[in-house]
Amino acid sequence: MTLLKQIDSPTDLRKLDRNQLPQLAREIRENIVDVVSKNGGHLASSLGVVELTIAIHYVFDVPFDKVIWDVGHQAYAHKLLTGRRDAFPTLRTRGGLSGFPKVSESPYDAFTTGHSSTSVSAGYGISCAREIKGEDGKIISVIGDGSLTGGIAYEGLNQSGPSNRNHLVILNDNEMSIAKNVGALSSFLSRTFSAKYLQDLKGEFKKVVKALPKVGDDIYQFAKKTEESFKAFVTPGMLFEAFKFEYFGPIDGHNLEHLIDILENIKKLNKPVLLHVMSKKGKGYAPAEANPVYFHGVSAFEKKTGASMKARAKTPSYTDVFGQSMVEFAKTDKRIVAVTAAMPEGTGLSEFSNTFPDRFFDVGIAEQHGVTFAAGMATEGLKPVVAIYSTFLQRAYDQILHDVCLDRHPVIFAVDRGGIVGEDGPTHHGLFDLSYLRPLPNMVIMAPADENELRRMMKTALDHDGPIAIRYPRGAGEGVAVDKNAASLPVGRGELVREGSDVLLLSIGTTLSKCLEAAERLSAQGIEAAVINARFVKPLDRDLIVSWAEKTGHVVTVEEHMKAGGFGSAILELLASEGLCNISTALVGVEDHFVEHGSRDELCKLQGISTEGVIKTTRRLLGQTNNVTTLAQDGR
Ligand SMILES: Cc1ncc(C[n+]2csc(CCOP(=O)(O)OP(=O)(O)O)c2C)c(N)n1
Ligand SMILES: CC(=O)[C@@H](O)[C@H](O)COP(=O)(O)O
Ligand SMILES: [Mg+2]
Repeated sequence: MTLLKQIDSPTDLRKLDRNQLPQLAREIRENIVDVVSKNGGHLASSLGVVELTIAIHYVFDVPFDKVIWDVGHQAYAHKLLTGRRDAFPTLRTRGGLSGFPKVSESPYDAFTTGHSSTSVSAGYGISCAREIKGEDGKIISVIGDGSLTGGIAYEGLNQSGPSNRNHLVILNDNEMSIAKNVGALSSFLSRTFSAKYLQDLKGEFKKVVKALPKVGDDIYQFAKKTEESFKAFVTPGMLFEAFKFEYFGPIDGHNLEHLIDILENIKKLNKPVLLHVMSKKGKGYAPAEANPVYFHGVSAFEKKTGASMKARAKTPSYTDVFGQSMVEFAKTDKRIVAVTAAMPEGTGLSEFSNTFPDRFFDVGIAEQHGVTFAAGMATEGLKPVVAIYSTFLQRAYDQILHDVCLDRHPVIFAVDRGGIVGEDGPTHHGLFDLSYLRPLPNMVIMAPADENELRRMMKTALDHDGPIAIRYPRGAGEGVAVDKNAASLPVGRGELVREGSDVLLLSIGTTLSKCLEAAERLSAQGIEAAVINARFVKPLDRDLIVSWAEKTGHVVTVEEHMKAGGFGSAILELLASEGLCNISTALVGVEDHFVEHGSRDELCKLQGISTEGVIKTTRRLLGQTNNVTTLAQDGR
């Protein structure tokens, strides 16, 4: 029997001898590689914290003690050690384990995560609550060096440190975000403090002190004190000690003996402590160690070689078309600059960054800063293109409103992963963007029906003088050829794609193909549906939509988005403002609930955002079904 098989909870782990733990670490790694090679997932980050996870559960008593995994993409070993070993093969599949810590999944998950940099604030909140309730327990926030580029982490440190509460922050530093980590912090953390380097600096320092004018005892006292704490001044500890955390490290994140010893000592300290751990992303699996960027989040692969098992995509993704078009447009339009928040690969900007390094800005996990930074560049006549996933752009709402829209700065938002993203689940679906962007004055919102339209919308955005967003989904395009010379689109104009007299199907974005298929099948059932590709959520093509709504008398709106506040809501507002309340309407979209994880296709079908779902909703609207299911149940 393997060691992992004996562990149903951390209590079983604590029964093992220390010398058995390296074997356990090997088994955990094998298990993770095995499952992720089939299901896909966040491999490199999880492999990098196997020893740290064992040490935490060996020393602390979770769930009495609490551990909060920042982002949570590295929590696979934690899942294996906390009663989820047998369910682990279901990772990221529908109905199976989530790819992230999830409070509803396990009492060992103290806080649901997925978006980065929240662990310090949440941990501090828990430590305060414990104190108010008169309860003990160590609260542990585990945060990566990439996540430490997010401003909220400092807001948490700033409050937690001076409070002197029992809060342990473990900085897992692998010198990587998804890509290479960026900014002053990363170079500060990764400075190598060789003895010679310290000695040289110390020599320099002494020279400076000697050269200072002797104005009394004070300068001597000051200089002496400073020299004594010289090490603290030039090590990463300086930063955290300024936040009033006692700093330990850096220590080797793969040395179980050291990790356990230091955690046992830290356990006795009832105050804010920061432990700096150095680890290697992908540790123990050669392909992931060699290519941690690729193996950060990976689809199914061959275990032996690490080669991808994903069928080669027949068509480029929307992200590919965006990235390629950016490079092409930027060759002739010198105003274009690109901004990403730690996702150069994910947003398709890698080639742009290589071709135009001076016009490419990775701001780190700092969506708020990225948007305001872009607004600043726009004030000087540049055309910033801010490429951020829909779900992460939620972070920058006030910046979009206050710093971009208020003064109508021409910032282009490339809102990638709009819609259901699939296996990452509710923390990552981009289902709210239309609702949160729509109320903002001056904002134009587009969503392409296919990849050629994406290209045209990019041109439209570059020609437009004001804030403008293009929202497109994760994954492969429709297989439509991209015409590099295609013209831009008139702002606020949709297109009638199919005529029909019985009902109007109003589509936004990539649901168009589903609507067209539904229209064909409805026609075979004797229902003639007109289909409009709205293209713009804001401004809406009032004349086109109203005239066809009046002609047919029945409207079904279709979007891969929440119903609340989205495209369908915009159409209801339009019809109401035109006094057309006699037109019967139905909305296809997501009801008022979070969508769980699973494949994109199966989740879309479950939400009724499918050809079948459109047909059912249309038939019911027209009274052509005996089906008494409610709208919410429809298609699910
Ligand atoms: C707000 C937000 N922006 C972007 C991301 C995407 N993202 C997930 S993990 C990650 C890198 C995190 O780096 P680090 O914390 O160092 O963890 P590592 O993967 O190196 O273990 C990024 C950018 C996110 N989850 N949340
Ligand atoms: C953990 C995280 O937030 C990212 O790694 C995210 O999972 C990337 O998503 P994509 O796979 O869609 O790029
Ligand atoms: Mg990292």
